Amino acid sequence: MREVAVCGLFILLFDAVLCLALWAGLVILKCSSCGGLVGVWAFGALKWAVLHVFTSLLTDGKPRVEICRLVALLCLLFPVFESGRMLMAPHTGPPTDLNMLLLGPVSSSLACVVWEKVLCGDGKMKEDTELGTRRLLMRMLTYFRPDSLYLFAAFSFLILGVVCDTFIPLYQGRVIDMLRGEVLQSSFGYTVGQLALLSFGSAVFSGLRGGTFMWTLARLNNRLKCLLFHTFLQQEIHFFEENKAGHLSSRLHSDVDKMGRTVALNANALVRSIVKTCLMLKVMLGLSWEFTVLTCIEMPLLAVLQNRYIIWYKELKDKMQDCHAENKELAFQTISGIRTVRSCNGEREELRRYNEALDQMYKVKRRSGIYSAVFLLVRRLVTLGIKILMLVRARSLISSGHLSIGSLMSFFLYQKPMSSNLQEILHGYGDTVSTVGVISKVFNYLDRTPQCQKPGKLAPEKLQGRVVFQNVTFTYPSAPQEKPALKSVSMELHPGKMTALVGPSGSGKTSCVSLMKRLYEPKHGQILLDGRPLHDYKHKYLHQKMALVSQNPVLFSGSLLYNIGYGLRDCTIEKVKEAAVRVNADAFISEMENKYDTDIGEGGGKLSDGQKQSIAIIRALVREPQVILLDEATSKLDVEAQHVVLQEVLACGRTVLVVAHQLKTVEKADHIIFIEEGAVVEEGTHQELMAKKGRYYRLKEELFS
Ligand SMILES: Nc1ncnc2c1ncn2[C@@H]1O[C@H](COP(=O)(O)OP(=O)(O)OP(=O)(O)O)[C@@H](O)[C@H]1O
Repeated sequence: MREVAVCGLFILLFDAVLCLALWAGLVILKCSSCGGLVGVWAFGALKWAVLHVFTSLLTDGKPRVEICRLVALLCLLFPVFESGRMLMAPHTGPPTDLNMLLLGPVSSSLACVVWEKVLCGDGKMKEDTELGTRRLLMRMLTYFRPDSLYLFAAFSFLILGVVCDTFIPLYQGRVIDMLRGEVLQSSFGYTVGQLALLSFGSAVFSGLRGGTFMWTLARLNNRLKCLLFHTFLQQEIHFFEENKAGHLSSRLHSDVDKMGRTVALNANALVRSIVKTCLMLKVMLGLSWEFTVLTCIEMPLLAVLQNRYIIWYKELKDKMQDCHAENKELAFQTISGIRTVRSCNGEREELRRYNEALDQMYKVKRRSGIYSAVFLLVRRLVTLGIKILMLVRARSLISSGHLSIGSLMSFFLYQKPMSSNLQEILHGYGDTVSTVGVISKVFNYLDRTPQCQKPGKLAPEKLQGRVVFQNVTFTYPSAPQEKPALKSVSMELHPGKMTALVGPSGSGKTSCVSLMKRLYEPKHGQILLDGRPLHDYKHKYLHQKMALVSQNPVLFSGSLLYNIGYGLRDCTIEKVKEAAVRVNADAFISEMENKYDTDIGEGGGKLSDGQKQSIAIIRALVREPQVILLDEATSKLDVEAQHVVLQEVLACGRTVLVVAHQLKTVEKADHIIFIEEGAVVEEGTHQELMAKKGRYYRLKEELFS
């Protein structure tokens, strides 16, 4: 900061020298004018070029943004001031006295200090944040590109509406003066007609503007949600382990809605308010420059207040979003796991946790309410003070005949919208900036590259179904790297044969199945299907040809038919019925009221666990897979049903992998692989392993005893 101050000081000195040179030149050459407005702007441009070179020399070509702002102010302030003055009083020449020339550097330095220290806070961090914010907002705007035409229409309606809006108070004032007999009465009808036309235009264009914006916003929301949902679906399983479903759902719905709404509505409000403010300023200056100045004093005061408030509000808003997502997640978790909650008598605990989360949210909201109340109070007091000053001044202006009642009325009609315009500009900006956190979270998800290998293009017509594990080592991404779930596992599943994976809990059986379904990628080694790595196969082909049925299959709300044919395009009711008959499930389905169209409730809640497993087996069979992975898939079926299912899956020369704790099922396998602590310890047929009297034998003995 010291560097900036020193550099700023040098620039100010240099600028003062340049101004003195100009002043001396004008005095020596006895010029009463420096070339009018053109001369002033030319001097400003020349000064900018010279100061730019000077600044570059001073900072080795890397000037800080604060310095650039100071230089811009130094060069622009005087020409802008002169232009304004010429517009107001075109017949007076530019001042050549020293005071006026020094006014520029002094006011620029003051403005810079106020801006950098009071409004912007300090430092590089702010600069980086500003840059990041700008980049995010620019990127957000690119998502509006497909709606450019609608946006153009919306902004056109907006500008037309604002123009009509702005002139209404002026005409109202004129009508009041006419009613008081201060202006010629003949044009009364004409003026009222103009007023009516402006009001009508304002109503029509405002309606069109609102509708078009809403429509565009709805389109943007749909596009963004679709894009984000697509990105979620592409992510690897670990992503869903790290990010809770409630959080992701909140991002997808509330956050996308919020970012679209904030950016679109604030852009709308910003443009509307800026256009309106400029037009109003012009009309107000025409009515009374003194009142306009008084109104303008209100602006910087409100700006400082608003800036402080935005900083606090942003902080609280982030906290509120987090609390909101947490509450949602908590409620979702409890409601979706209501059976466990009920059976473990966890209602009180869940209520306590939810209450605590709500309490947290309440505290944040209470703080936000207090800040908002204080801010509103101070703002109102500032506005009230200015209003009193204006009324005092109005009294003397009216009594001296410099102001008519109609003009005063018009002015008051402008004053309120003028302050609300400014508040809208500041609020719009602040609100957009405070939504940057939400926008950046959504963009982070959109930019996330899935950490899994892309599927290949292989989809052979004929698949044998030989699966080979070659020295597969695997660690779950969320587990410590020194604790692999599988350690150099090598095994083979043969077509037409049933292989059983046996081992104690946590030995790595499900991990093998998950790797075969490519839910995770091995850390070392590879898994081959008919001699080709799994990732060479097409995603759809692989999952159709290699079907998995797990112990607790996930079913969706909807009909039985929907669940069985889920993800398949060519699934006919005949095909489903045929598969159901083959696994003896048709009987219980036929007994249901709507048969295959029966709604099974959320997560299949209206079905028994055994029925859910039957549905999952039918779902696998209609895919006509060549490899079937049964991870405790028949554990809830009766013995006869288990037998039928095993017979059916073994038909057609399929490769079958069975993960089971029930050794009765395992005994029937052609090949048994015993896995312990992530490593294959022994393998063979049931007889071979029993004769060997190793781990498999001991496990069977333990179960028997
Ligand atoms: N998603 C996960 N993240 C981290 N670690 C996991 C995950 N799933 C399983 N594990 C760990 O990996 C190891 C092997 O688990 P796996 O589910 O493969 O065992 P399993 O033999 O199928 O057990 P079970 O017979 O009880 O189903 C265990 O130590 C387990 O704690």
